[in-house]
Amino acid sequence: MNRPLPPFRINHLYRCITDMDSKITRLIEQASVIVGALPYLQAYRDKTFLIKFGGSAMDDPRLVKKLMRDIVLLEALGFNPVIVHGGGKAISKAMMEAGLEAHFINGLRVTTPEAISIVERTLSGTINPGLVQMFRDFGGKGVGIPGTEIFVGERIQEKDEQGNPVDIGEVGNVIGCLTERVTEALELQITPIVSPLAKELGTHKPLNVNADLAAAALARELKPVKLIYISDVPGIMKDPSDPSTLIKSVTRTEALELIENGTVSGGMIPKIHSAIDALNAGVRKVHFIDGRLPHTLLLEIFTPDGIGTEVIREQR
Ligand SMILES: Nc1ncnc2c1ncn2[C@@H]1O[C@H](COP(=O)(O)OP(=O)(O)O)[C@@H](O)[C@H]1O
Ligand SMILES: CC(=O)N[C@@H](CCC(=O)OP(=O)(O)O)C(=O)O
Repeated sequence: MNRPLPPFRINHLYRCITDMDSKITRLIEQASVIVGALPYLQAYRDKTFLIKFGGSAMDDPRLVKKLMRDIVLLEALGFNPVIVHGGGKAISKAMMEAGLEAHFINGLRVTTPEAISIVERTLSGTINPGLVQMFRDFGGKGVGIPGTEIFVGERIQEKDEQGNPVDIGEVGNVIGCLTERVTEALELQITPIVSPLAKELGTHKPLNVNADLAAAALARELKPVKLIYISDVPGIMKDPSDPSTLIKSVTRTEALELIENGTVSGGMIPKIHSAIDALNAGVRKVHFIDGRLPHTLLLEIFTPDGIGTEVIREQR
């Protein structure tokens, strides 16, 4: 006849079963998260996502690594991510170290002949190879492409607050895009990582291009399903100092009004202009999301409402 188990053995057995139960429950939860991704995988496999990764969101190396890992995941899932990166903060730091002061007009850096070599060195010598390395460390097939191999530029003349033209130096607008290197990489399931520099039409000299404008120029050609700007704010806010004033969705017209009425300033101005530019060229949706949030990109792509601000063409 079986003798009853002593109480301590029953407790132990019970604990083992509940531990196993909670482990299985956790695994089941993980499996349902993966299954939840199914509609997005079906919708977005083989689709291009243009990701503009701003220098403002590059402060924390751990977050940068996490973001690169998430983009490697997109690549592994069969999406076609393309990264255009910035590096404004790092450029300003390098200029300061060289004894040069940073000046911006309407969000664009005044770039003297002395400054352009610092811009090039920072973008092509430090930031671009750094991101490519991180990408590869996670098993991704990233390739660095200097913007000068893609973008053809023309010098821009900006206007000061009184409307007078001002020369901002070696700064360009993108007037042409040679996308072969990008499309060739995408065909091989390799993720292009592009720096924001252009080759000046005629002289072939490098021009400093605002990374938001470079991303929009590439978006005009590639027509991604989404153009996503990753920066250091939750999105466009009515009051930039108060995250609770985040605007979830704006149309092109409303976004322009935000510039005109002064709600938006500094680096957010070229971001909005370039978003509108991309929408005008046929990109369906542009998003502004917060790079300080872990898995920010996945939250945008794999959730029904997304995060941050979306800029859309027409009234909802
Ligand atoms: N209304 C606004 N909502 C959100 N951010 C704004 C707004 N107006 C100005 N900004 C500024 O725009 C900045 C983002 O632009 P920028 O510094 O150029 O970033 P990035 O390096 O990502 O391109 C934010 O850090 C914020 O200070
Ligand atoms: C002309 C111009 O302003 N070029 C930018 C290029 C880098 C950039 O745009 O970086 P973020 O995306 O981090 O702002 C600059 O020199 O800062």
